[in-house]
Amino acid sequence: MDGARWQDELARLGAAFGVRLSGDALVAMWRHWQLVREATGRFNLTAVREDAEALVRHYVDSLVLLGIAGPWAAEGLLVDLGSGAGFPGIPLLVALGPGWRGLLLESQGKKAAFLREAVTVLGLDGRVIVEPVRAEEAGRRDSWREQADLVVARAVAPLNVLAEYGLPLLRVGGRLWAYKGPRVAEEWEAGRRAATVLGGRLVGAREVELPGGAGRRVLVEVVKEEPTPAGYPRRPGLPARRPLGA
Ligand SMILES: C[S@@+](CC[C@H](N)C(=O)[O-])C[C@H]1O[C@@H](n2cnc3c(N)ncnc32)[C@H](O)[C@@H]1O
Repeated sequence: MDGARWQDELARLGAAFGVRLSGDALVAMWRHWQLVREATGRFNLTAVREDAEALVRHYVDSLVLLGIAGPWAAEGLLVDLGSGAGFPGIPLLVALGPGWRGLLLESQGKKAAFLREAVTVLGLDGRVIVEPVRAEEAGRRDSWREQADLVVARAVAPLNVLAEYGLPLLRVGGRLWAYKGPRVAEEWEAGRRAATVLGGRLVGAREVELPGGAGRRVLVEVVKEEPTPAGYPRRPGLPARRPLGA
């Protein structure tokens, strides 16, 4: 698929989900996909190879949140936990516009290096920071703790573990959106208990059918209602080994 057609198709599908994308945003997403596709030949960043499949499974999927939630403020801080090749963080930041700053957390060094390169090529240097650290470490640093307006994560961990990764980073009033699948019901109770311990509350879930048979996305909303107690997140690895609320 050529770049112009890919961008037209992304604009059309975005609009169908209530997401309006500027010309600059569409160009940036196409460039990002070129970088991902090229890097995938060198190491394993994504299983997706085809332009059309990436358009839906990576870009539309990342962006549907903007259509189902909001209204979105003109500025804020977004954290993407376990960003991998940059999903959903990079499409969201590009679409939200220059008022939004970003923190992409990715514990694997190679992927973090890719993200840094992508941020530079896309001209996002001034507003997006890549930290090659685990979410548990970032959540204990004063510079990032209780700062974010929005935390997102796709394909990283069960809800209760995500709650411990994400809630410490959110300011009171901020929201964690977990990109989940139809089986999230199995994670619900443990996630709810964990969120409560961490100053959060599971608000609910929104379901979206992705186009082209790409499956159903379930977006789970967690709101931060009180500061997270000082002992959380626990040391790296512990949230996944001894999950809260299990
Ligand atoms: C399956 S990949 C998903 C990547 C991307 N979110 C996506 O949906 O395409 C999960 C990523 O999360 C990262 N990860 C897992 N646990 C993490 C943690 N505690 N802190 C930071 N990154 C983490 C892994 O290194 C991996 O790149």
